[in-house]
Amino acid sequence: MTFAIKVENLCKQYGDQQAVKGISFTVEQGTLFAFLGENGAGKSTTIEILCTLLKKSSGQVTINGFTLDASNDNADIRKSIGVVFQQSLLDERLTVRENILHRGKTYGLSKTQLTDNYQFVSTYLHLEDIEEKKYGTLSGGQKRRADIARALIHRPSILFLDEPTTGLDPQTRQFVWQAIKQLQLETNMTVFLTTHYMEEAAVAHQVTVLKQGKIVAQGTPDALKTKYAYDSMALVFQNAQEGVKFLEENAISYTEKQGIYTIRLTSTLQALPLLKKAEPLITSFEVIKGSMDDVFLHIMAEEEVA
Ligand SMILES: Nc1ncnc2c1ncn2[C@@H]1O[C@H](COP(=O)(O)OP(=O)(O)OP(=O)(O)O)[C@@H](O)[C@H]1O
Repeated sequence: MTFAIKVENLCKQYGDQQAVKGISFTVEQGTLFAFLGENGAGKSTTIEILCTLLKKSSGQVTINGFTLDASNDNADIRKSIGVVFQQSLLDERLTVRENILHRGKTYGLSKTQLTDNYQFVSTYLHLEDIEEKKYGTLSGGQKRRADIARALIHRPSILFLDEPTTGLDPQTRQFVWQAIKQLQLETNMTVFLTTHYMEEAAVAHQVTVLKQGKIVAQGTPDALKTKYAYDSMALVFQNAQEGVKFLEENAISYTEKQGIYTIRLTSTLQALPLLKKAEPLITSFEVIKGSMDDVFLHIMAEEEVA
């Protein structure tokens, strides 16, 4: 297994406050890694350290085989990564194309490399309709596409994205997210992402959850769902009294809210025999898959970390 990122016992102290408290994790090359946590958990601090923008207090970080070294500018790491932060770095007065080409030149790309790489980013980020527009005149979603394109112009092998879709309307969010996913899958790029949208985390290869500067859960979305979420079925009975009698006779525990009876399942398949039995009594039902939202809420509701 080849690791794109390896973090061991990373700590960051701001004055008296310990924002990151000895975290360790690895990110396999060519995977989508989701880094989750509530506000103030330490996500941005960690991502800024990995991107060489902030000095760590202690711990070991290896990016693309290069060791992060507080005593130099980590140029090898910088060349091998692309970064998109929440605040844009593009020049409002330049067009999207000018901005991106200018960025490419700072990496010393040849004319041919610049043309080829521009073509590459343009295809994935759908720049055709915005490339001649001034960055300052673009909508939020268009800006995001340009920001990501700028981060990719030197064809890095790791892309860091800090909440790439926050603040976008659902349709634009979907569009930007599709572009990220397609890029990751088709080019085998490593994508390190922080997000508050659980449907984005649900398609990651690996999820790590941070709370108060410590890792409180990690695993694949499926493994986390198995541990922290559960499937359920909601039933509406023709006659509530008969419904309750049915549930009690079959020793099925339930909760009830506004005439909807919810049963916890061990898997969605468990719904089938139950539905067969309950069919004459019910007017409607819904089988609900455990989600990453449940995982996140469950982890966050657990008591304070030590
Ligand atoms: N420059 C700084 N000086 C002092 N404290 C800081 C600084 N930057 C962050 N912190 C503190 O460190 C903790 C972690 O902040 P950080 O921004 O890394 O969290 P986050 O998980 O990225 O939150 P969000 O989701 O809101 O972006 C917070 O308590 C924050 O107040």
